[in-house]
Amino acid sequence: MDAEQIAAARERWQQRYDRAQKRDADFTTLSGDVVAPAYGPPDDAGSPGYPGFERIGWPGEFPFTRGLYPTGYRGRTWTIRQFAGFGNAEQTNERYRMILDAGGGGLSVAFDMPTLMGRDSDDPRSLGEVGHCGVAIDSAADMEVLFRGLPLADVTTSMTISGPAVPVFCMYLVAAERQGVDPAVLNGTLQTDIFKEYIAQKEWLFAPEPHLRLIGDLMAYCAANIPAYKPLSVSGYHIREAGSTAAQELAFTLADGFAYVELGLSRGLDVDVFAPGLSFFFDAHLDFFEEIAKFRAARRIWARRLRDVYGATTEKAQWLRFHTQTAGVSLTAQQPYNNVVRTAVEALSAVLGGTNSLHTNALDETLALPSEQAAEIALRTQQVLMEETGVANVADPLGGSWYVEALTDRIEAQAEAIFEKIIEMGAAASGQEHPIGPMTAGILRGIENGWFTGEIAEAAFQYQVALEKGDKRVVGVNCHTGSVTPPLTILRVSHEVEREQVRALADRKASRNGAAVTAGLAAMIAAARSGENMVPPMLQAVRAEATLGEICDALRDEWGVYVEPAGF
Ligand SMILES: C[C@H](C(=O)O)C(=O)SCCNC(=O)CCNC(=O)[C@H](O)C(C)(C)COP(=O)(O)OP(=O)(O)OC[C@H]1O[C@@H](n2cnc3c(N)ncnc32)[C@H](O)[C@@H]1OP(=O)(O)O
Repeated sequence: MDAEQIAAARERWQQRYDRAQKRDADFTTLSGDVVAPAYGPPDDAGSPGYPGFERIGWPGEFPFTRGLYPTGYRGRTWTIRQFAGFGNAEQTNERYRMILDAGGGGLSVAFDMPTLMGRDSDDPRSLGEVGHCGVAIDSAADMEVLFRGLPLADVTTSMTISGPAVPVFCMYLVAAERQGVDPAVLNGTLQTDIFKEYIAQKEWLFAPEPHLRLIGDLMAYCAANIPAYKPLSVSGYHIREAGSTAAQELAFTLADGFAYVELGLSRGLDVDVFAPGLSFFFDAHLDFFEEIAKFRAARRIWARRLRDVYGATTEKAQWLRFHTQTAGVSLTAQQPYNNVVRTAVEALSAVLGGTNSLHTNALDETLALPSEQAAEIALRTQQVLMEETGVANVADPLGGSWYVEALTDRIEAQAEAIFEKIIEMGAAASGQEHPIGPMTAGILRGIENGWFTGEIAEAAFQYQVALEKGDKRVVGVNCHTGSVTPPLTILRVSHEVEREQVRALADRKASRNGAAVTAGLAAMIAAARSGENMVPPMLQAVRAEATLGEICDALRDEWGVYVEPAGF
């Protein structure tokens, strides 16, 4: 771009900035100097211009490298969204109140392992796991207690659940109905992303195809009935935590996102209507600049492909909105107080990369679920960044840094090369067009032949070798190991929670209308066979207090379970 074009772009951005709503806040440095809302290259007549500036641009303009909004965080700060859940619905409800009272901006539900696997608390396979890594939810009644006193119309809630995402979503809708809230007004996020389960986290219920069928139904249902709700949070977090590089995290996740776009299109949905319902979830790891570059590249790649390949015409449909969580794997059991520092640095990279929502890990999360005190420090870490450091004053403050721009270009090129590889894998596998789309074909092939897991395992191995050689260093682990830190007091979930949950479930099963449950489940299976949208009959079963295990067992009976092919 020459100086004249840069000046014209600046003028365009300035006009949009002037028209936009801003927070009533102080936008000066600590020394009291006024700062501009965004900075760009010089555009006076004598300046040489900036080749390739159209790839960077101004905040709020295509390809959104510098963020989605002309105002950056001056319009609205990121959402402080702390992932939380343990024990039963009542205990978790209390933690949510603490989070909101302390200034949290949204809720984020962590479910226990039985719930994540679509099993009830009284299932023999659940023994010893109930309420341990998250909250136990067996039926709509638990969901009602989880959100008691928390107005679902006003607070955005994320639910981290993927295998049984749709029945859990139905329980959330029923909890809203029981609060007297019209589900159509709900705003929140459901994780749902099943591809990353096969690629990294390994919590699926069935083979990919029936999961995609359910996800397609969910996308169609939300696009038609709950316009603000985001039914998919396409997740790189688990891929990174399994050991991938930053470029793999970015590329595998965006490829998964493109496959969901193909799914929506294959169902005849309008991309401008359903694409705003796709959001993303990334890891913020320790390499500060690489992470910032990853977030900036993510927005640029997504906007380009959505416009140029999938035909999205509105800004909202081209936007990549994302939540970030600081890297759990970077936390150490040794000298755990240092984790506060790691988390703060990682959170800062997310903010400088323009995250829309953020979870900061607690210092004790490598040992157990966060204690109340550790959860408070984690939340305050975000508030220190937001309120004290001036980072919310200027949009994309690292834009134009030679280093950050070079890293952004590099990670983008690495991701593009991985997309090509995935598409090629799909084409080579079948030799004919896949009914959903070429990216989907490649992902399904890569899952089937273990390519994704192999790539991640190799990256994790290389990092481990570097760590063990001492080329990569971790304070308290392979260097600076002397310490006077006393052991932490950690949160323990009593096994009484499980006994109580099982008792409550037995009472609930005894007092509900069994015929209504049976009819709801039968209607759901009839829809599974006929091809009708499965959300309405599932809702009917959930309203009758069908349990998660009953719904998922009926589906497992219908579709079978999935066993991962062994790979060596
Ligand atoms: C590891 C762990 C595990 O597995 O165990 C996990 O997975 S934990 C996984 C936990 N996952 C999560 O917590 C996922 C969280 N995700 C989300 O909350 C969402 O999907 C999100 C990323 C889109 C963030 O949504 P949000 O509501 O917090 O924030 P948004 O960015 O959408 O902002 C809220 C509204 O404000 C508007 N808004 C925001 N900023 C501005 C601005 N500067 N000027 C004008 N308007 C603005 C937005 O357009 C939106 O309006 P409008 O709505 O009108 O557009």
